[in-house]
Amino acid sequence: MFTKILAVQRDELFPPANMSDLHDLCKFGSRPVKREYVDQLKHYLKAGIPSTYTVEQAYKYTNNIEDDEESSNTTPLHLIASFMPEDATLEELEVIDEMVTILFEYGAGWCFTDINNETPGCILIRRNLKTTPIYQQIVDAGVRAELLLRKVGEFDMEVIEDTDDLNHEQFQSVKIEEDEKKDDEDEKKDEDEKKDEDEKKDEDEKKDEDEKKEEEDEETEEKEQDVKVNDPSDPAYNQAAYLETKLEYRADALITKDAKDGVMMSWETNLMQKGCDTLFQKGSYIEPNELDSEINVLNIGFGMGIIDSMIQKEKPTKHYICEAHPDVLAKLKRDGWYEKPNVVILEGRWQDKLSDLLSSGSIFFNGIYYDTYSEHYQDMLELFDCIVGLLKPHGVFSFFNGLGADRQVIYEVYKKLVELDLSNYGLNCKFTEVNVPDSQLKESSDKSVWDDVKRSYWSCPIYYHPEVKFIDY
Ligand SMILES: C[S@@+](CC[C@H](N)C(=O)[O-])C[C@H]1O[C@@H](n2cnc3c(N)ncnc32)[C@H](O)[C@@H]1O
Repeated sequence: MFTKILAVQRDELFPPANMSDLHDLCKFGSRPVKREYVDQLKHYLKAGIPSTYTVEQAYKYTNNIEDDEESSNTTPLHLIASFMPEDATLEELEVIDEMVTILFEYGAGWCFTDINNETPGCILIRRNLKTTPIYQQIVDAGVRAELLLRKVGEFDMEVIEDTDDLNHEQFQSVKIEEDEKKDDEDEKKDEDEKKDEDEKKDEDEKKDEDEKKEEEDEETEEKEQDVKVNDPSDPAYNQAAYLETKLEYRADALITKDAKDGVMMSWETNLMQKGCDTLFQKGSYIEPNELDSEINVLNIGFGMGIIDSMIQKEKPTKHYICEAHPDVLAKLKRDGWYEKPNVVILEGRWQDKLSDLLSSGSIFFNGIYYDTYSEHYQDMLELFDCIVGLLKPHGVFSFFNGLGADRQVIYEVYKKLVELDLSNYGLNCKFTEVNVPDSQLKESSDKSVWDDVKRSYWSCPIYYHPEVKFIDY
């Protein structure tokens, strides 16, 4: 008797889950947003509704559209970001924050994009809700995901999609049992029987579906392979391809001749000045020449020579330039850099050249600057091995911080990630914020520096200028 009463009460509280109820919940239809929202969310997720279940999947199901094509991805997190009330009270924010925590625990993705090409973080930025703890959670989830992906890559693990093989009927018919499950044996028995029946019925259908899916998977695999074959030939992402690509110097940019991708652009001049000031520790309470008689600087990536010209003005004892591209090296020759008495040019990729410097053990730097093209975060991680070996104890390392800068939320994820990775090398990274003018943003409504460039690599209103030193300094 007692068990039955409990069951009735629970059913009223938690009616059988319909998968799109999860979406309704994340739209905060009733205010205030109270703890019941958390309980309801847990209930849906425990019932097996995937945390990444999209509005589009629900729509297709309701309208009997049998197309497995991934279209737009409006996940529950997108809904929370879109519908979170702007005037949420502290208590409500706490509840929403907990909902986001739970969604992440259940595998929600931080960087899926919706039909407007927005991630949940992008939506919060657009709605001026970046200062909420929810945004911070998304950034933290991004950092964790990146670290995890790195491990997945290292160990060749397989990632399984939790929205594969969705069975909507199952969610509509199953009565979900919560923590008091053990008290409900009678109900469970019925339910199990029904489930068995359903499963039996579904088995035949599933068999057909599986065969169909196998065929489709084969097709997708072929397509994916095509992408993999095409992608690596893009000079923007592949060093070997980049180094064989012809470059073109324009008055205000260095671009790839065919694709018109920007390799370096003069709008970065003030950022280069920041970099140069950092290398010479301008404004620092320790003037470098108080510590040593030789001031040596290394710049990796010449490009338009903007930072190198600035470095020259500071008259370092030795100014090393490492450059890999033949067209850029030709420019260095034309412009007389080889004749400058304090300049040493390392022709080739830093990956090949810095190890020679390291093993020579004869030069250490006060400042190292890194700004290359067509390299990945993984390359930077490898560079850190050289940095710790080549930097004087009181030396400083800086780099053009364009990590993830074509999307603001990703830029912030990388800001955290790089800090974390550098700390593993005993290096401390301090960022200063620099405002980036509107004309330098790709979304700028007026004239933008990207107007004549095919692919932009910048869309963030703030540049985080990095200054990296050994932790003790
Ligand atoms: C963005 S530009 C550098 C711009 C430079 N900071 C300036 O102030 O003009 C990048 C440069 O890095 C060079 N580069 C790319 N990969 C390299 C590598 N692995 N080693 C050395 N140089 C590289 C490119 O050829 C290009 O000249």
